[in-house]
Amino acid sequence: MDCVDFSKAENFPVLKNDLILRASRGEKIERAPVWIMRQAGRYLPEFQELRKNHSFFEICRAPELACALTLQPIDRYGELLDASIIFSDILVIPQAMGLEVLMVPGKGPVFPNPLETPDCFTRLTEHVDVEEKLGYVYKAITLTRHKLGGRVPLFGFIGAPWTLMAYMIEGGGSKTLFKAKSWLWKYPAESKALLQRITDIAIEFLVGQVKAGAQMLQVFESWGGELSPQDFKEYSLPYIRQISEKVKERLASEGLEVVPMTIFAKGSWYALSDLSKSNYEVVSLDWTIDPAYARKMTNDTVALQGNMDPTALYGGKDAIREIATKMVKAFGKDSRHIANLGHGILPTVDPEDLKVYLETVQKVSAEIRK
Ligand SMILES: Cc1c2[nH]c(c1CCC(=O)O)Cc1[nH]c(c(CCC(=O)O)c1C)Cc1[nH]c(c(CCC(=O)O)c1C)Cc1[nH]c(c(C)c1CCC(=O)O)C2
Repeated sequence: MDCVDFSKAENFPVLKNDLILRASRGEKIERAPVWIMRQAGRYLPEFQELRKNHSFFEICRAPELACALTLQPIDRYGELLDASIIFSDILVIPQAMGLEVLMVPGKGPVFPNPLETPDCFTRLTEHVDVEEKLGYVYKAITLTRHKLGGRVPLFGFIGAPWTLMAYMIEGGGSKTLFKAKSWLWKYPAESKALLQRITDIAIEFLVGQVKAGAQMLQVFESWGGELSPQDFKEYSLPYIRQISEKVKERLASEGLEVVPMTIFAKGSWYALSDLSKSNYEVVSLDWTIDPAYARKMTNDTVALQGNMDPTALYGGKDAIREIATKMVKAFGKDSRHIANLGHGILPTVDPEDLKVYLETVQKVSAEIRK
């Protein structure tokens, strides 16, 4: 009998469903692949069950638990999902840099001691050993690749530098981001120094995730839409570009597979053209963007991901079918389309309603390609 060591990133099971990889690369697809941001999350009773006994970051740091949660939606929905995403969080990078982050139920992430002024840089670790600090994510990825049995590809991910900087200064969620944004006006040079520090770690971390077994990568710029187009060009885009360019260079030079990358800059509709020229194969859209507009602005050079309004999953099964059908048709049959929601699934959605969405997308996107 073969003895595969599940702790090693080798002898992974053969991939049986490569639809999302083909869509990302602009190859022919028989239907749109579909997955859901936050698919391993609180809307699933099996998630709530496991979460009862463990804190959020305890799960992130325990590869067996992170793997179990990653597999929950894949086990539940079977062939209705075309990708998995490792259970973790974008805030593990600020933690690796030396900041404490708590996940408070009902409130979300909280930094007890956020950065107040650039003087606080003394509290950040000077040289972060990414392997030592975040090796638990690598272990979770490797284990999950084995346990997936090749059913679907596995995404690794990070938060983009501006979004992480904003959390590190705001200390949690915020309506206006006035603390983080005031840094851009008061301390532009120090802001860029911080963004660069995060970028360097992000590059290292993404390369490590691929080494561990990640087959696609997504970069979440969740607070992109809080920046003006001008400020986005100055404080977000250059770092997003460095990440894709350097990750791909590093992967190629280390003889690793140069995996497809997705950028999701929520709210940054004005940046679609720039994002399509940033060395990402996939540009992810929130629900406020019309697919035809996105196709035009990206000049048909990238695959588009998205973008049903997550709250449409509260509309009842008939409405879900109708809205999902319209969305799939709006992306069109010839375009490279990866179906998803326009942001993460909300915690109180009925898992059976999500099933209707997944079924509709698969059915309609196959029909229009016949
Ligand atoms: C901004 C952001 C965060 N984390 C993430 C983002 C970017 C995406 C986005 O814009 O939503 C990304 C993320 N967070 C999580 C994943 C895991 C994989 C997956 O998508 O299934 C991913 C990819 C798990 C999670 N991350 C979190 C949960 C819920 C935590 C819990 O169980 O209490 C999960 C499953 C918590 C989290 N983590 C974060 C917030 C703001 C919150 C609380 C908000 C909320 O309650 O939804 C930071």
